[in-house]
Amino acid sequence: MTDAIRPLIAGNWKMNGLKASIAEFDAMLNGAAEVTAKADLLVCPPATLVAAFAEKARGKAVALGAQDCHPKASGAHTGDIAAEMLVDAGATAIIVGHSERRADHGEGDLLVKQKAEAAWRAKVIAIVCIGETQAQRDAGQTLDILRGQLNGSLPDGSTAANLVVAYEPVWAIGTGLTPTAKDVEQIHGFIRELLTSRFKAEGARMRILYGGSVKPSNAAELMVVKNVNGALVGGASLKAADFLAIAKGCP
Ligand SMILES: O=C(CO)COP(=O)(O)O
Repeated sequence: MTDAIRPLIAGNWKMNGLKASIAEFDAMLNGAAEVTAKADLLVCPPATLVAAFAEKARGKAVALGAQDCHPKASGAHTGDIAAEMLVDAGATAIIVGHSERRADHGEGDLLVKQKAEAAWRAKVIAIVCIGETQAQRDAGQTLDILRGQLNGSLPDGSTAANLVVAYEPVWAIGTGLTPTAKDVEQIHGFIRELLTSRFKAEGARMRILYGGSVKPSNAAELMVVKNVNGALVGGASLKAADFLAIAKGCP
């Protein structure tokens, strides 16, 4: 963990959650005060729940985010949601370029970059996800893939205040597998070098989250790794106790 950077623990609920989930979210809100000394908390529920959760979270130590946005602000795009709409509903950050969107919807780096710019246009933070697949890892291409995704997905003008990078190895998502702390250190160090070389002092202060099977049982080990500035948590973010325990794992 880089000392000066305050960790962010972000929960990505993916396509999970109904109105009844507000009870679990309430439990998160109730426990949040205990962990705010350690980390900022962000929950990204499905778009249908952002407004209701944001209403509940008012004045509490949990911010709301969204999982995707359309690059445009409005128009004839049936089924899509603009960053401005998500912000209107209460989102303060938008995840873009998650590997599930890259895979399920064929999203490429250019579109991801446009979505990050859409988040900025709506005056919120873009959380840009990058990560290699198992096949790319096996072929020894991890660093090349990450370099390409970072170069292509991060807009010029990225700063520590408007952009967060999330490194999520695709093979670690939802599998229970995680890279070793040593591997995470090497990859986050590589990402940091690229960010610093392109964005100078801003790149040195940008948060780099680790994501992929983060659980209460491995959070403490992962969160102390150099250049790990928090986590993007999937499955474990659906349970208040687990999500808060992960935040407690921050040094
Ligand atoms: O994809 C992820 C978060 O965006 C990680 O998901 P899991 O924590 O369920 O592995």
